[in-house]
Amino acid sequence: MQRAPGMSLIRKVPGSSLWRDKTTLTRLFLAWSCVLLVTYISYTYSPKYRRNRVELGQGQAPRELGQGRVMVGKRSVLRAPVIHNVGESEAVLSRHIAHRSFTSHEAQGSNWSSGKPDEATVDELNPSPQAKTSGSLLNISEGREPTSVSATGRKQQQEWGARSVYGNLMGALWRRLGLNGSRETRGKLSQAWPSPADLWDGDVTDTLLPPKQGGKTARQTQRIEPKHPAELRKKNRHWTIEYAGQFSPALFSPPKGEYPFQRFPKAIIIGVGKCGTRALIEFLKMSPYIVAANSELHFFDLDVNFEKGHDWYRSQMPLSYSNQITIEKTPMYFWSPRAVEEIYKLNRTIRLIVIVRDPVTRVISQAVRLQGTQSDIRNVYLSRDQGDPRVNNGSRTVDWGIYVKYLRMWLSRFSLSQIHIVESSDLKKHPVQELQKLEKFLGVPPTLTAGNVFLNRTSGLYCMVPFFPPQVTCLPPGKNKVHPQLPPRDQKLLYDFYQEHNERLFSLLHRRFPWQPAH
Ligand SMILES: Nc1ncnc2c1ncn2[C@@H]1O[C@H](COP(=O)(O)OS(=O)(=O)O)[C@@H](OP(=O)(O)O)[C@H]1O
Repeated sequence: MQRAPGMSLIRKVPGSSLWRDKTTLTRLFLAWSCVLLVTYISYTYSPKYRRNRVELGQGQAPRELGQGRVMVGKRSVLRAPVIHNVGESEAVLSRHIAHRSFTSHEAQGSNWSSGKPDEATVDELNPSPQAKTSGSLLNISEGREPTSVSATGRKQQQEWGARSVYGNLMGALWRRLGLNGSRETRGKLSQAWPSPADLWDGDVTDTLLPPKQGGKTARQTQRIEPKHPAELRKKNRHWTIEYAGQFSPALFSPPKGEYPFQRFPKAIIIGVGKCGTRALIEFLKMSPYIVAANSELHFFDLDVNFEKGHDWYRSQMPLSYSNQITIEKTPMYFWSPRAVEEIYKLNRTIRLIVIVRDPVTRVISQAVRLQGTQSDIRNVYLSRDQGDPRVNNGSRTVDWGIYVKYLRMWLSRFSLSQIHIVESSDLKKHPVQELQKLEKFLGVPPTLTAGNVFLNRTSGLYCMVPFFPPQVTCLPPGKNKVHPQLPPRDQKLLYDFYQEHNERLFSLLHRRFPWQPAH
């Protein structure tokens, strides 16, 4: 069609004047894009923002949140040491974490977000008296939004208010457009950075603070070769994380986009030694929601370990996701007054698991391990100083069977509802029922069923059938020693000795156990 001279090249669009001219529309679009781009760059790379921003990364401990901006879920709302508390009544930053300062430089080198940093931080708590009274802390209890902010916190909020609102708006916009920085980075990193299984290697916290390379963090450029699960298994690490991806999604799946890291235990098997603590923890570990330290850590009872500090303690824990709970077992804690105090200081809402056994059988079990022969065994529990033999109540092995005495010590700090008692023969005979009760007590989804145990008719003990790898796994035979037949007189002496203490225990627990001599 011939265009008349002077006719505009722009096609006239009927209706609003804004839409009439395509050029105006293009200009507007370009200008808006520029604004968005500049905003995005300033939002993401602003030195002030980055300096103050601490996101918790894969396996990374919130070493010093006090000066950082903490990501709570998708929001980066507060800059004070905010811990979003899940399950605990208090959320405060411990001195032992704070003393290892986390510089802004380090923070920048690790500013990629774990899926749920708010939950991830929960375990890092150690309410020290100092931390509790310091005015800059914000306590958030379970499921609640921040309600009170200290003077410092408020000032920081004011200072940050505009940025937060603005940041949140922009963040929401970018997310909607699928351009969200951290999510995008997360997506890329999940391909380039090690899978959870790879993290078994070495000290997780340190490997996750890689040196800078050419302005980019090593994290963004370095590729760690995946390791074959068999190779990882050789390292004797717990496989729950290693195989986390192998569980049927109906059974367990790690929270999306989240990377695991080491957390303080949320539950501890504190005892009682020689009552089946190893069997108990091994059974519990079958739940994909429970991860456990591999060995007895003896952190709270032994000076040599306690002096290594809480960082060391946490570094002994396996990696976990926020929907898993970490447990540890050290039977010596049951008899340790310091363990009571220190565990209370670490987490006063921790769950404690105690497995008890007929104290006479327990004493023999320990004596067998100490001495090995029947004649020697008698020296462990009998005193023949004057006249007739009697139970040696000065012996630690004997004393440790007075459960009520030690349980009262724990009850001076913890409530009975925090302590779950398992009776050893119940675990031996009905492991599934006991495990299901424990899953309930620990608040993890019920997954363990009769399919997870297998009766070994030779030993008379149940073995484990984990979900993955689904192989029958039994405890080493050394864990089930044959006890020598006790002379009836010794047996009577021991039962008489413990009877009074057992009765006190039963009335404390409102529960009786069938502990009596075998006929
Ligand atoms: N499934 C199951 N249920 C309950 N008890 C079991 C189970 N398997 C082993 N055992 C018995 O546990 C005893 C060892 O206890 P611990 O594992 O607590 O010992 S230790 O304190 O860790 O050394 C040890 O007792 P003794 O054989 O009498 O020494 C085991 O027989």
